[in-house]
Amino acid sequence: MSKAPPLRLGVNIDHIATLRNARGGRHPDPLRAAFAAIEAGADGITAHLREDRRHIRDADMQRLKAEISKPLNFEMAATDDMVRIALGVKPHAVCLVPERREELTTEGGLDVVGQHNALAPVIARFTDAGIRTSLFIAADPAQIEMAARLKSPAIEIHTGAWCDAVNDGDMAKADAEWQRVVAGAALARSAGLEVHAGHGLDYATAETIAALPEIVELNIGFYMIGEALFVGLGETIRTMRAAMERGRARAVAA
Ligand SMILES: CC(=O)[C@@H](O)[C@H](O)COP(=O)(O)O
Ligand SMILES: NCC(=O)COP(=O)(O)O
Repeated sequence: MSKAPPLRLGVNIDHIATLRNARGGRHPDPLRAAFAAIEAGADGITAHLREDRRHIRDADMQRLKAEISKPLNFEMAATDDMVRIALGVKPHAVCLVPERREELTTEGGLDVVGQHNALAPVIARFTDAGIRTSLFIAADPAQIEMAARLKSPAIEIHTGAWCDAVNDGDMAKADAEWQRVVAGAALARSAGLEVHAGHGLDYATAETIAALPEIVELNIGFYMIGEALFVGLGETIRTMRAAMERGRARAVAA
């Protein structure tokens, strides 16, 4: 038995941009939120440039890359246009996600099994450019095994179904989804993938998942931006980090 590796917190600032865009001006500025998040202890900044530009915009990505002192994780659909933009921005990492214009948020994981022929050259292009790819997938063994075969350096397990079940109080479903996350994290790590997780996490679910030693990064946004309205972004991030540290203290690496 040994100590679990450190757990990074990537703060997703998309919904600062949602608020900014509501009035069409510059306030609140996602870059200012990124600075505040880093000041409060974020290990990186995550932002999702959607095809419909509903929140983060191209100029936000350029400014984030130019100005922040921590790694930028660029979430995107694997389209030709978006690959071109990301290669121009040169973030530390990209996370390839599925996208549908009509969805309220990212509803499911990327179908890596169905799209492996299209994804392979995209991952290779980012690897050649020195950009780490992560695939945002459900904790499904077939998807995880394909991510490893595609030589993606990392995956991000979509925790939305688990978090939704917890929030709905459907404990049978929550337990089943949690077991999938636990098994998926172990399988991914044993297949050589770096394992991240995110979507819908709050203080309680982040504390729970932090106990999985295979997971080295959590990306969290919506809940924290909502909490920040009441207690401020710095206080929210410090509370989240404390929750993650409590959970991590229970983790024991094999
Ligand atoms: C892929 C993902 O989980 C994040 O991008 C997060 O969902 C925030 O963006 P949306 O709310 O627009 O999906
Ligand atoms: N990839 C997940 C992410 O970046 C944040 O998701 P959420 O906390 O905004 O649901």
